[in-house]
Amino acid sequence: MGARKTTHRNRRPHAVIIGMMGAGKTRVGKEIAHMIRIPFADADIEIEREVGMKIPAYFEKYGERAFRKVEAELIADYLEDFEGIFSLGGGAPMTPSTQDALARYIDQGGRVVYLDADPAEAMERANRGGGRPMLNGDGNARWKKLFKERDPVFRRVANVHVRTRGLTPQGAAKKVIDMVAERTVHVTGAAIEPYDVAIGEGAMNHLVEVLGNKPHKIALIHTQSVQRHSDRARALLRQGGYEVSEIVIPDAEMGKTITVANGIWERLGNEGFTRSDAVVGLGGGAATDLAGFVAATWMRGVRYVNCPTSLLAMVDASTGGKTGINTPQGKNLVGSFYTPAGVLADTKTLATLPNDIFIEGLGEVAKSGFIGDPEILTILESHADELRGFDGSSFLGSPLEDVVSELIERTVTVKAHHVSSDLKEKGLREFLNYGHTLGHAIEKLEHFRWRHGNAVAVGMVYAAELAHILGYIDQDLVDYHRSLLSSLGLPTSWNGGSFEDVLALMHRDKKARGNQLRFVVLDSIGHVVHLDNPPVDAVEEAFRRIQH
Ligand SMILES: NC(=O)c1ccc[n+]([C@@H]2O[C@H](COP(=O)([O-])OP(=O)(O)OC[C@H]3O[C@@H](n4cnc5c(N)ncnc54)[C@H](O)[C@@H]3O)[C@@H](O)[C@H]2O)c1
Ligand SMILES: O=C(O)C(=O)C[C@@H](O)[C@H](O)[C@H](O)COP(=O)(O)O
Repeated sequence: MGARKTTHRNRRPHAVIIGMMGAGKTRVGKEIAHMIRIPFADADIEIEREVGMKIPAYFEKYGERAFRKVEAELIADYLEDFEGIFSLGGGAPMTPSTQDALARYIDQGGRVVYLDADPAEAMERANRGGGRPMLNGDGNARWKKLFKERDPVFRRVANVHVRTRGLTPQGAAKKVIDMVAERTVHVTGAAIEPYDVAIGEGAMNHLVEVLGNKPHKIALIHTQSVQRHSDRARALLRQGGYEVSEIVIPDAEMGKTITVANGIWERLGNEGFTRSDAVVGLGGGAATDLAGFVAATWMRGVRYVNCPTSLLAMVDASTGGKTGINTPQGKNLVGSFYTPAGVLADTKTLATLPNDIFIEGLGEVAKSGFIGDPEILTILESHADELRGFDGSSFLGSPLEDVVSELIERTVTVKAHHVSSDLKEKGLREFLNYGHTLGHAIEKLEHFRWRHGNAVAVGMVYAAELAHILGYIDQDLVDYHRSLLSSLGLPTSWNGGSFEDVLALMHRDKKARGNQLRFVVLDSIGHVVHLDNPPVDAVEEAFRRIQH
């Protein structure tokens, strides 16, 4: 029967499309299948083939109940044994057994796409040509009634919601393809209002959905270097009906200052931002840290969404709610724990990311591998050459994009795990600071000319040396730090300052307690321990070993 086969049991649709009659499920479904070169099946056509008659005739002869039974059985079979794009009839998701089958399919990683079209267009298309028993009589009134019943069910049973208003069938198909390929990490925990990190090409399209309908004004905070991406965000925000105040901040660490924050508070005040308005932070980690800090402090906290555009911001800075600014005394010394409403890591933005800034981000990726997910290290090792050679202009659609998306998903998952039970960093979350005790000191002593991820890379080698000197790990693991990080193009040594200067800054690290230094070190890959008040000669000897 059709494309259905019954021999292999581990097959399942690439995506299942549901939606109202006339939404374009068949047209868009065929387009998607054509674009990604996989089969397409339409449940209604397969039913007609199976029962040997047209659906209106079947309805007339046996009634809706009999039709729904045949339909549910056929859908259950296809969900277990069809590899392609599968579109369902408009009423199919209303059958409880089909809802259960779709839930099982989603549990196994499936994507049920609600194709949400413009109602006027869908109604017009559905009534065109007749042949729809559910619309007999006053077609428009019937469609509207069905929409009222079905829309809440579609929203509940689908895990991908695609609005197609204003899009051509090709445009809608491309949107579905991007959204189906998207990865999501859910961040939750006792003190956290849950939110999602969406990762993929087109993730920024969720902006309006995540901001919701309460805000009227949006402060879109970004640096000049990502103007092209903020133009896109601004267009999406305006389409969503918000009033947008674009706020361009100085680049990188120059943006993470009290002067910049104060300038933004003044603007928000002058422009009448209220507590129901919101902030969008778009850019590298410095921009998202600053935007989050402004959101946390304006009127004691307004909604904010991060749109990270550097690898480092995607894997680390944009998630977890650490917001803040630097002071003349050191890195991130002022700030607050303030959770975003959502994070949209749109991989399209990586197309403009310079190679050195991409590589820097790999420092935090490797950190997550060392502290929590050894598979990350395996992926980094296997793709070191391609990662080191990252070129934004040929990145989108390349095999590397999938590798990078997986690294982002895994790294964010490690972060979400540490944040979920310890938002305010009382213990477990400190493990995310692996490599940062020395790393932040280097950044400060280099007047922030050293990039954060590079400083953290050296800081991890330092932490590994310290752990080795104190007997936590063997020399092989120290050597592995050096070989992996340098294979990615990251630095593993530093000779830009004295031990006395470094020590003084490490005493100002937020993990320090009183006069006691506090590090996090590995005792094996994936297992981190606190190291309180280590002997100063070990601290100095480890420093000597990371110098040239
Ligand atoms: N809050 C947290 O949990 C957390 C975690 C890790 C790092 N951080 C902070 O993040 C910052 C480092 O982030 P970063 O590495 O992204 O540095 P960054 O923000 O300084 O960005 C690096 C440079 O790349 C540019 N850039 C970013 N995206 C671009 C794009 N798509 N195309 C072209 N240029 C682009 C930026 O404008 C900047 O010039 C540090 O301040 C660090 O302390 C915070
Ligand atoms: O989220 C955390 O917790 C981290 O420590 C993540 C770090 O990678 C990040 O650099 C963070 O900004 C460091 O914060 P700080 O508290 O050491 O300033």
